[in-house]
Amino acid sequence: MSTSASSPASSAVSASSASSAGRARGADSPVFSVDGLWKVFGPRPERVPADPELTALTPAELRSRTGCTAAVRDVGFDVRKGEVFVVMGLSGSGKSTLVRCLTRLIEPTAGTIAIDGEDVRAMDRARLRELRRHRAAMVFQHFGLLPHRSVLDNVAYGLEIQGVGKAERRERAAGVVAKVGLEGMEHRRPGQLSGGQQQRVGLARALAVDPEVLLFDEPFSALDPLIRRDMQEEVVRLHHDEGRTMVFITHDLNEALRLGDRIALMRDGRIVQLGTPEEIVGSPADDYVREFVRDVPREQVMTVRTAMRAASADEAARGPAVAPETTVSQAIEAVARSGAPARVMEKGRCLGVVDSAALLGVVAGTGSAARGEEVA
Ligand SMILES: Nc1ncnc2c1ncn2[C@@H]1O[C@H](COP(=O)(O)OP(=O)(O)OP(=O)(O)O)[C@@H](O)[C@H]1O
Repeated sequence: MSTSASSPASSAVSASSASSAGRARGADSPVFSVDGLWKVFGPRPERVPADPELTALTPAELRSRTGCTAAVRDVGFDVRKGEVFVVMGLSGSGKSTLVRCLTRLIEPTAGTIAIDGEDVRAMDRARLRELRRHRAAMVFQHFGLLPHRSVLDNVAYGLEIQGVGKAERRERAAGVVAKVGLEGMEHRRPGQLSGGQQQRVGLARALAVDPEVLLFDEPFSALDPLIRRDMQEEVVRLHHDEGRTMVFITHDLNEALRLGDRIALMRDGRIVQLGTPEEIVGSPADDYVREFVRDVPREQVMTVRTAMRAASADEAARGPAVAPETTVSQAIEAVARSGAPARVMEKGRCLGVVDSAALLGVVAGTGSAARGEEVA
């Protein structure tokens, strides 16, 4: 049995701007399905997950008793079709190991992994190659570009490996180059590009093979903040346009909140909380998560769906209308402008109202909204 943390309120709305595309396309069938996953480094690793005495040890005790490091400890989750699934945690928490296990770039020690219902651990080498080339493409922090090839040929490289003919792969590559904003640079070499532009080439190369899911391993952490922001917006835009499933590793909370439909927060190889940005910020599962999200501007993450209360008949009939996904910060503007509580409207129905007291309660971190309790 997996002990992964799954939030009870997982149907709550994400504050992420990427979430609507995700949900619109998001039939609930998972792309990846992971259960009871372990990755243990060290001597005779398979004994660790199988021995309750060893699994009960702290990471330091386990290391001194066995010489082993459990980089991933009994983790389970689904990645749903069309969502941006963020794996977040401090350095050494197990993010890279976990995501590399999904396509067996690292061999798991125990547990199950399925992609579209197919058992990844049972795949032979040919099937695995196919998985990595066609179905789950990885974008790394170090772009791994070929220095003597042009931008266009770097982007076409994955298609070349797939055996696509030259004319077709150049045409497809040119389309993707334009999509990531590199038009006009097709014939440059990677050395003639900035770091941000090189990362765009890496992204384009992964996109060119049209994979079902894109796996990002801290792709933007080497970029300066402005370019990083640019690239994050690029990812959100791509996600909106294409609804492609993405798994995104980061140690940056703001990046996680900006991009994630759902976030798995890792600590010492375990998922300590899995939920929407709003759930993680509004209802931290424990003190560790609470400390992690302490400085997040709550009003930019929490939505009026969480902050609202039931409306009286009079309130339901007037006042500015806002959608349930509206952030508290946006609603403050609407309420300040009209001077009346805002009605939270969905398909012509008034779900509730938010007044200035409730909105301020979220900002101040007090009241039911601040605790992430939804109105029935
Ligand atoms: N090949 C290996 N052999 C032994 N231990 C390893 C190996 N790879 C990773 N580890 C250990 O596993 C743990 C998780 O590492 P991992 O790289 O997955 O963390 P991470 O969260 O991705 O960190 P970072 O953000 O620094 O990349 C760490 O304690 C690391 O030292």
